[in-house]
Amino acid sequence: MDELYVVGAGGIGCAVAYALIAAGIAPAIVESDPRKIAAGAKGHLRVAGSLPRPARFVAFGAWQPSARSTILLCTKCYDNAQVLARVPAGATLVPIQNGFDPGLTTLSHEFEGVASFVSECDRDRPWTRITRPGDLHLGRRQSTGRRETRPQVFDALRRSGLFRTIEVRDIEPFKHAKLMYNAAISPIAATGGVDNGRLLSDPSARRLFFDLLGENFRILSAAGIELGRVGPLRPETVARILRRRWLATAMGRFFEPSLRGTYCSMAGDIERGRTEVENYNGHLIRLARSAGVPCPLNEAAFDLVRSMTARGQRPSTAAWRLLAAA
Ligand SMILES: NC(=O)C1=CN([C@@H]2O[C@H](COP(=O)(O)OP(=O)(O)OC[C@H]3O[C@@H](n4cnc5c(N)ncnc54)[C@H](OP(=O)(O)O)[C@@H]3O)[C@@H](O)[C@H]2O)C=CC1
Ligand SMILES: CC(C)(CO)C(=O)C(=O)O
Repeated sequence: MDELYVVGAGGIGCAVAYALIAAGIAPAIVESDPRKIAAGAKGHLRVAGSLPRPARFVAFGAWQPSARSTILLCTKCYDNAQVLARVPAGATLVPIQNGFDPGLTTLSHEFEGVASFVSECDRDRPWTRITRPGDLHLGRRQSTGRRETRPQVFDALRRSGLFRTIEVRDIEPFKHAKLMYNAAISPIAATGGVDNGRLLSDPSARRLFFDLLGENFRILSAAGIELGRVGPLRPETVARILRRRWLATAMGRFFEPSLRGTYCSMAGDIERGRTEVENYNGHLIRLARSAGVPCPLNEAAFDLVRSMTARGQRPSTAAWRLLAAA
């Protein structure tokens, strides 16, 4: 295989790189945080519950990919621009990210992935914990109309047992289904400073969560977007359940233990001054406007995250009052 890079040694990048190493392929891990590079060189790459593995780390500043490289892009979307500025024409770029980045879409890269497991990385070292199992969906963006050879690295990911890898014909329905969920979970959990389980156990959070999920489904349907199945239920089934609140609440009790103690990847980003809200709720707002459907909760969530981020405000459940008003 030509040069293979995993860019971003965070929750997703560490899990993906670890899976590749376990499958016998050694990617170079590109990272911008010198603490993570130093800790990785000394203490290996770690996924809690599995053996530490030696890995090769490259500082982003020294990274020079060639046109023959395959690059698994595992940073947050807000860091895409600086990474893309280094990617030469001809390299195979496979983003594994939540949300939609207009800057990335114009590159018309053909392959993409989306993770539905939850992986929480230490801030200063490449040690992660998979706190909720799930899948990695990989596939083509059929909308590009291109037909390049599928990256060989997909086979290695499928061989690894760290998470289940599912290859699909068209990745976009899966990315949009994931957006329906993460654009509901992240703004509520991150502004409230709570774990994902609270969205099902706390009545005020649950009401907001169900309302936002419902609005997200209505926007995606009105925009005529096909949705895949991410997780145990099809999005259409989730929407039907949400229309019967007593049933949604009862099923929420069943799902809550699997979300308890899991974080959302937006957690901490508000205080650090940058979030992916533009790529989540911002994208849904743009779709809603072009489809002519109202999106009051997405607008409120977007404004809340943006204003808290601009002020570096500490998350608090009091912030939800603004969402409840919407
Ligand atoms: N974590 C999860 O459970 C899930 C995450 N996702 C999605 O996956 C994507 C990645 O998220 P996640 O893994 O959580 O992110 P993290 O914040 O955990 O990790 C991103 C890493 O990339 C580093 N980075 C930033 N800029 C660069 C650069 N130019 N070159 C190399 N490394 C860089 C960051 O360093 P620094 O911190 O110093 O900026 C950080 O170490 C996001 O789109 C997220 O929404 C999807 C499903 C679940
Ligand atoms: C866990 C979940 C669904 C929450 O938004 C996620 O994808 C993330 O944290 O990035």
